Amino acid sequence: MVSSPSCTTLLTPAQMQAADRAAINAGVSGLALMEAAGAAVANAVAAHYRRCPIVVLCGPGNNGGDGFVAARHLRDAGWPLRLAYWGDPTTITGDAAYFAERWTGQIEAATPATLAGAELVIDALLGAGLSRGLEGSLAALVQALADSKLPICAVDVPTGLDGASGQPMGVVAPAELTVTFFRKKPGHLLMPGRQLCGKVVLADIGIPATVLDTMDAQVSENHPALWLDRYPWPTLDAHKYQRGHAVVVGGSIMAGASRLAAMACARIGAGLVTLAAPQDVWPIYAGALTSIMVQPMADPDGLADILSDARKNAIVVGPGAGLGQTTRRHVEQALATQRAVVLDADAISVFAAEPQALFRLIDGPCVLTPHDGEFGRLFSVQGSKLQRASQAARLSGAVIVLKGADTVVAAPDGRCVINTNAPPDLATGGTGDVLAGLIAGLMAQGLSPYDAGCTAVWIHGEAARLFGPGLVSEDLPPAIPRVLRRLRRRAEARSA
Ligand SMILES: NC(=O)C1=CN([C@@H]2O[C@H](COP(=O)(O)OP(=O)(O)OC[C@H]3O[C@@H](n4cnc5c(N)ncnc54)[C@H](O)[C@@H]3O)[C@@H](O)[C@H]2O)[C@H](O)CC1
Ligand SMILES: [K+]
Repeated sequence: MVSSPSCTTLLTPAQMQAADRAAINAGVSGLALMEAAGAAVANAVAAHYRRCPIVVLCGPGNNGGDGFVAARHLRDAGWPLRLAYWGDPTTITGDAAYFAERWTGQIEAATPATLAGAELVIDALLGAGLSRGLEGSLAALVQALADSKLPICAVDVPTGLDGASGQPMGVVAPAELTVTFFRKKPGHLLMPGRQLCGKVVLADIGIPATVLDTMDAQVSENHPALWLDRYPWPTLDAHKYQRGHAVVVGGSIMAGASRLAAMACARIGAGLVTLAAPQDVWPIYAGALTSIMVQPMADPDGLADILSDARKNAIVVGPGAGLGQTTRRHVEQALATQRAVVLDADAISVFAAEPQALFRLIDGPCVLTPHDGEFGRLFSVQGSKLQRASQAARLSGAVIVLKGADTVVAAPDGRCVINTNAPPDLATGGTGDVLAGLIAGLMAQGLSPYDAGCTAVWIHGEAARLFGPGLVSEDLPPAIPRVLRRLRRRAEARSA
């Protein structure tokens, strides 16, 4: 089993098949891959469950082949095991046929009745070869499996789950454990796939990592290994002006949102943070902030005045901004500077009627941080969450941080990460404002928009994970130093 950071690359089922072919062309035998895959499933089952009556459900392709191998290993290890095949076993071909031949036990016909007496099920019906929604007797079998509530170990992916998108193609029986090979697929991480896969175990089956060199694999699971080398740790001779000066534009009514963003900018290490506050409410901001400078902003052009100092190199617009012309004007003024800009919340929604007008303004480093609703106001793109975020990045010219349990960060050049460390405790008001501040604080320190998006999303998730239940958004900025301490230890260990 492997889970090292170099394994963060994700492959679609089609890319996985290409990797498989490349490995075979490089001299690895297909039979050896299948033997390793099935053995890995058996090992994972033995590691996660106590010995119990088990049923292995095998399908007509190589996923079923893995099932035959796993069944042989578990039976040899003394598990009380039955094997059931969906389809006509005389038509099995290729490597799977070899392992079906080697299976000396009985082969039952897989029907809902097969599940009676089982305490654990291995789902080796369909994997990466899924080409259409489940129908007829196969759909009935998988429905019965789902209804049985038996613990399931899925081989590669739960049958019926699209490994590219994480979307079920018809019914899917949720697995408790999924054993996949070489590299995870996006569908293991994107919702609802992430929930349907349960715990995902990644197994090395002997495909050399060099096969990735010839592939255009641009999607990864977010992990410090992707960006830690570029993290802007302050150097011994640092002074505050070298660490960037972030400006957070405050709103008139919701004063909390921009304060959260400003505190996040400061905690992540921006040398200076200015909160540009509407003139009528600036004393409220000033009274609530200590390390953040509060500068009164006369509208409509006060922000431009504040930004006339060229050292102010990163700007956040949106948290608590409101949906009026002033917000739109602030976005225009921020983007006109060509400095690093993060647009969140109302700064996105205010362009709902005219998204192209926003895209025309984006010409410098820019990150948009929409949740699904805000995203839908700007973009009418289709496909998986990865595809939608990617297309939006290309259309807008900005890095897109499409938020949710499976936040996707997408760059206009096609690179993407899916983030997986964020706990559901983050589903509470204000956490998005903190994220916008973290991204801007990192861009103020010189990170590219894509690195800043990936880094901030991971740190945000990690801060919430370490804090635990009961989290409110104010808890996040003070939780950042603990995450940074751990990251710095990791960075020091890497460079030692
Ligand atoms: N490199 C690797 O990752 C390895 C993967 N292995 C395993 O192989 C499968 C993929 O095998 P493949 O034969 O391509 O696909 P499947 O077994 O998933 O199914 C193919 C089979 O099913 C038919 N089919 C497709 N969709 C449906 C449907 N909705 N209803 C009915 N039938 C359907 C299709 O026509 C084919 O006949 C991968 O997941 C791994 O488990 C190797 O063992 C090791 C190397
Ligand atoms: K499966």
